Amino acid sequence: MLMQLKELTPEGLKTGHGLAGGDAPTRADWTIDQGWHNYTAAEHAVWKTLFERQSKLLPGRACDEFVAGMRDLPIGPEQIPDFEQLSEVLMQRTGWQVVAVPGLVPDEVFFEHLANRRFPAGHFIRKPSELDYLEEPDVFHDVFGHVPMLMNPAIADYIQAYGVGGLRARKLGVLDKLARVYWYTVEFGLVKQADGLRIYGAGIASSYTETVFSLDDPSPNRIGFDLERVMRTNYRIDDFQESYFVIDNLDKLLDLAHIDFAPLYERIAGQPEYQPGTVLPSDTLLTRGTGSYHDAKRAATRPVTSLN
Ligand SMILES: C[C@H](O)[C@H](O)[C@H]1CNc2nc(N)[nH]c(=O)c2N1
Ligand SMILES: N[C@@H](Cc1ccccc1)C(=O)O
Ligand SMILES: [Fe+2]
Repeated sequence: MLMQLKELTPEGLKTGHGLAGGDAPTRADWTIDQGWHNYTAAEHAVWKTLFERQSKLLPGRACDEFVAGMRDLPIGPEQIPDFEQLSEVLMQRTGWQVVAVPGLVPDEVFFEHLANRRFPAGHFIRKPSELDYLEEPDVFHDVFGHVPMLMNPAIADYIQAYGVGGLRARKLGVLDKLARVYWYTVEFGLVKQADGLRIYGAGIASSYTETVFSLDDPSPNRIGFDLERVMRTNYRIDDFQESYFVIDNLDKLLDLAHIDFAPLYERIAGQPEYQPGTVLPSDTLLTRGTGSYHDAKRAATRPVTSLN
């Protein structure tokens, strides 16, 4: 999703967007009013551009559950969705709500929301000049990418359990390990379907270029999901992923939610981490990537040395 994470300071927020996001949070849980009536025609137009581009691409590429979730929600091309209307439908289906936040919120605030089945969504939308660039999650990523999946009972329970697990992992000092599981599932996960690989990760589903790259490009590895392996694998926040991890079906996520991670955290403590593009002999490979995309980038940024 080409996201460059900003530092979480009240100063950072002041440089933020729109009306409601202009000041440091006043509520302890960092929520703000969505301020739906304050969106300008230009902002709705950015939503429309992104929405139309993405909804043409996703049938046959996003998993069936994503497409069904989108169909049943009050989300369309014409307007940035109203979080209250989304929450009404979500609440009936899976007991989730969407709440507005100014952008990235501190980990414990994020986890506390998820543990209570509230999904914090950025209220602002990216600039028209930066359609494929995100400094922090905006309303298109959070709503278009995540909310359809929250209509699915397995994902709904999984993300709540992740919130509970996040609060616990923070206390144990192992948040980096847990965050990789979220990254390689909720954000960048692929799932097998009868007719081939499909997208369920929101970071892919909200990105035009990564939708194509993750499924069709020869460059990335596509590897069967293995929990311990993923917990040890670094990820990229600034470019397409070098490896995607594939689950057999969405219910497999529920197994993960029920596994006690504490013994795993202990077992992998001090063991080496894997780089994003590494392939291990123990991996179940669906595709061995050529690595060409990231290799070309690395070559382009390498300093030119002498000719010998
Ligand atoms: C580890 C954790 O999942 C991650 O860093 C959190 C932090 N705060 C966030 N805040 C928002 N609004 N959205 C997010 O996805 C996250 N992610
Ligand atoms: N089951 C994990 C928490 C978790 C839930 C869902 C997703 C990822 C992790 C634990 O014991 O900490
Ligand atoms: Fe996200």
